[in-house]
Amino acid sequence: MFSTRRIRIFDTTLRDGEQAPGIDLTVEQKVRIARQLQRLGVDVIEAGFPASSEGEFIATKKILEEVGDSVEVTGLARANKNDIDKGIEAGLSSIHVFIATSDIHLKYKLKLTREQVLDRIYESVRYAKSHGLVVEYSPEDATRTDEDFLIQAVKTAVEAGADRVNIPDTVGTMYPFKFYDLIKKVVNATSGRIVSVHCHNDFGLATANSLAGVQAGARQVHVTVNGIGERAGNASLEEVVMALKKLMDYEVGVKTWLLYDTSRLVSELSGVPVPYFKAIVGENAFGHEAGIHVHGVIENPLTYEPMSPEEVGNFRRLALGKHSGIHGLRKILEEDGIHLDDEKLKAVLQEVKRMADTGKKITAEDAKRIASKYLNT
Ligand SMILES: CC(=O)SCCNC(=O)CCNC(=O)[C@H](O)C(C)(C)COP(=O)(O)OP(=O)(O)OC[C@H]1O[C@@H](n2cnc3c(N)ncnc32)[C@H](O)[C@@H]1OP(=O)(O)O
Ligand SMILES: CC(C)C(=O)C(=O)O
Repeated sequence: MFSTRRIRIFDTTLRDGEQAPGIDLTVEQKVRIARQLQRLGVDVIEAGFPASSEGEFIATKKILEEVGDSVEVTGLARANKNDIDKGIEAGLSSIHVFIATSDIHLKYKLKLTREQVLDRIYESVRYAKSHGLVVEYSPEDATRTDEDFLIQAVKTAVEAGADRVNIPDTVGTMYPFKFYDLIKKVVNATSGRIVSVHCHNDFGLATANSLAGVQAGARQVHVTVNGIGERAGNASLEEVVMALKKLMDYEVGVKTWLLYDTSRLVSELSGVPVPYFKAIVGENAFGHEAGIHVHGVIENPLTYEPMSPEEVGNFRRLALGKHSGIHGLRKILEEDGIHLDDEKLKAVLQEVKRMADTGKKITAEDAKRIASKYLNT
């Protein structure tokens, strides 16, 4: 049994992440990422959508064979027998069944009435349960669904035996206070089932909304590595995990020191670069050039860092430029065995700043070259 402070991490990099245009992973690549996710310590790996292609079906099977003994592996299925059967055929003992509940999806996409959708929820969840599967049900577009109908939908899933109910903010239209209120209502309607949240980043709020969901009682969060996914992406695994742990004092099973390597593996295999300023895993997440900051960080890194780079497997990078100060310059040169008195350091610093003012990017090599002129003077 998990404690009430323990939040489950449901990784959907290999399903919602891979759905993004331009990302098509081979079976081998998906298996490599799944192995890394298992090492990382996520609670659930959504391996893919087995009914969607032969490759997805094989990948799901292989991922199960590789890591299924030590982590829950699930797959996505529409609310129909065929998709659920494909999951069963692939060997899954856990399935993620979804069907939309918002009027716009019912009218234009599914062409079903609300009654018909409730029937589909009940029948599909029941069918999956009758095959002994762990079932998570998602009312797609939940956050644009009439609230009373949403509650009816999740209650129907629970009645049919769903083990977990996931609330997707499918097009990212929530903000934290509103999502908090909604998740509270869902938690109260689901008779103690695990409530999960799945947030998209269309307004840059996926992480914030996920945290609000947890604050309201959700005990599982759907995430993707580097936040890859449909449109502006999904809530990013590294942000959600570190915020839960460092800001909200929740427990997560993730080995945070593997976050950076996981991020780089997914970036390499998906072909999607990690933004320079990306929280936690970006190249600049622990970068400092400003003299006042570098001075603080040299004395005690917590002056300008909210966590240590080692905790997430990232690196501290001290840079030189027109904002540099003497303390940082001294540190960078001394790491290369160059020791200068304060006067000479000031002279080197002036040259560094003059160069940087011309727009040049200053490297440690530039500083060493300038410093060498003052070494024996
Ligand atoms: C929010 C999300 O991320 S949902 C997941 C979205 N992911 C994907 O679509 C990726 C994988 N998808 C695929 O490979 C294909 O779309 C398939 C195999 C699922 C279906 O392909 P096709 O049969 O060619 O249909 P197409 O994708 O054009 O349309 C979807 C069909 O599924 C139906 N459908 C959509 N969602 C659901 C659902 N949750 N439950 C039941 N039926 C659904 C639609 O009404 C439509 O049915 P229709 O063909 O009778 O009109
Ligand atoms: C299938 C569901 C959970 C989904 O991906 C979404 O609504 O974004």
